[in-house]
Amino acid sequence: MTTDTDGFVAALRAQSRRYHDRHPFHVRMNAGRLSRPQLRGWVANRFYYQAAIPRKDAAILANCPDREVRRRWVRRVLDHDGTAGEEGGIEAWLRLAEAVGLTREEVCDERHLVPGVRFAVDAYVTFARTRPWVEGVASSLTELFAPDLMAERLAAFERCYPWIAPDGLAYFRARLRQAPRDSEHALRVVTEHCRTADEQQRAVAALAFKCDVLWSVLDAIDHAFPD
Ligand SMILES: O=C(O)c1cc(C(=O)O)c2c(n1)C(=O)C(=O)c1cc(C(=O)O)[nH]c1-2
Repeated sequence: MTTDTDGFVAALRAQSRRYHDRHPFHVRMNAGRLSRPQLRGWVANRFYYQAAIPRKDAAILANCPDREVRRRWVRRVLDHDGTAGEEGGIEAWLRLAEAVGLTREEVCDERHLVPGVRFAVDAYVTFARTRPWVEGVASSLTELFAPDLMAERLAAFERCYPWIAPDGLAYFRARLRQAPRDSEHALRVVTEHCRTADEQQRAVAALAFKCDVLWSVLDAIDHAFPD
């Protein structure tokens, strides 16, 4: 039994060492060294992740018996799927796709999707479906690390890839606001529900698993779109 919340939070934050901001593909992206076909390949493949996120969050909702958590968590589904008058993240990602020169059709029909990305993303959805709901929440905590990467990416895109229309970057601007808000809530839920050493270890393992998902996505993209 442990109530060492500070140590637990530190162990979660330490997983930032495995975050995909350090992946060579992201390093080259933010240094302005990706070609147009490589950026298009990344956008088309990441669409599969974006489209899976609300299904992943709906799986967590379905497994969660806590009404308060569900009330807050359902917002994530709507942030991506949109509502009347609010386009949502999936639509914003499709606009990014158009801004880099892809058609909606070629993104939605998955013709550019590489097998490794499909496997990694499907593994994330399956994790949320099959593991205890708190582990699903813990696996979303990569978003603790996302805002720095997102801010760096926005600056890099504006500086290094001026051929991408600024309107196409609206997705990242929205995430700068949503990710800190969402991860703060997820961290509160995880620290409230994971009290024993075993529960805390499983939450850290869930976050490590998610870092591996994101890393595998980039490995597969990197391999499929070489220099
Ligand atoms: O581009 C990125 O680097 C990045 C990373 C992550 C992440 O860290 O999981 C997410 C996103 N983007 C993102 O756009 C997003 O909507 C999102 C949802 C989640 C999640 O696990 O619930 N992660 C992320």
